[in-house]
Amino acid sequence: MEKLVSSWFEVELLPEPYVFPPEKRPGKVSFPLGKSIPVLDLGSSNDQNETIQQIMKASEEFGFFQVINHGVSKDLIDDTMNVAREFHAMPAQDKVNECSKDPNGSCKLYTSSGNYDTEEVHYWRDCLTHPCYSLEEYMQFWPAKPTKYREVVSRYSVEVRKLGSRILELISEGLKLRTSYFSSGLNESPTIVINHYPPCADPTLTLGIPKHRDPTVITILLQGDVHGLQVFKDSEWIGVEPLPHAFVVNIGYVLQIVSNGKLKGADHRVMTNSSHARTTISVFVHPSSETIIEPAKSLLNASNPPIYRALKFKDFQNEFLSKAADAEALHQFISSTTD
Ligand SMILES: O=C(O)CCC(=O)C(=O)O
Ligand SMILES: [Fe+2]
Repeated sequence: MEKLVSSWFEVELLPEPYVFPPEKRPGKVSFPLGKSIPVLDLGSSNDQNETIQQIMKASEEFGFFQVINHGVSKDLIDDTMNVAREFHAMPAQDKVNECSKDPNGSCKLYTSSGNYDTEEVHYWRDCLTHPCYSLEEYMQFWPAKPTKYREVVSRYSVEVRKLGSRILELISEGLKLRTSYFSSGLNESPTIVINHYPPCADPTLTLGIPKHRDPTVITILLQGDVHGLQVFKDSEWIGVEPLPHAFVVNIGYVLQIVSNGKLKGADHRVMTNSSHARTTISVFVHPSSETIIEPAKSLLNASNPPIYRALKFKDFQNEFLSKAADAEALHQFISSTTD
């Protein structure tokens, strides 16, 4: 597993396969915060209707927002970030061993995009990912080192999943769907994604993750205290400011499809930096593989015909894995028309 960036990142020159083609290079390394993404207070004293309006506005304009006073304890957030950092700091062989417990491969450790042997350019990141629901089914395959990993990450998954359900209830009301619209198959298979981006000799030439949209209903990200995430809005990249203990929420392809395009998945990317390692923890709110993803029927009428076709989530996901870098091809695949 010497390919893991964390095993060799202290090189002085960026290896050639990590250098992006000029048009995809980030170039400047600043994080313009001019049009920062909305920060929403989910504290209980706030008016629920107003919160719904704020979420809808942020989701339509940016596809991204941050939430504070969200109910997940600061101690749990700190403990989870610490255990995630400790995992990526372990020797490579230990990491590989800890991710090899499931013969079906539900727990994965990979570097770059996961398609290392076939991709054109490598990304400056290592990634640990595994399902986080149900705990009974999957926790036995999670890393058992660091020793606190399972205890801390299981509590974190339960809390963040609750937060995700709450946000999705608010979004269902905002879309005028029944409140429980997302509470069965559509949020049944959440996955934890723990990315690690070591310091990088030349952040102008490479990326932790290039421009993409998530294959999720929503993504709930803990980005810690190091800059790196950027959102593409009005033809420019804007930085998402790290706020202590806040979660960054973004709309994924599945919600774009369910809302028939009213809410759009937002394009984003991850920059590296030369001085600080960056570890982030996402919960990908995913449908189960057999769930049908399609525009909600109650939203459709003669003036709002379906612009996306119905698909099993697993078929969408397979296409996403092979076409994530080709947004136009993926768009064709999910569209209701084939022109
Ligand atoms: O690490 C981040 O800030 C974002 C990660 C991300 O976009 C992803 O895992 O899809
Ligand atoms: Fe993403």
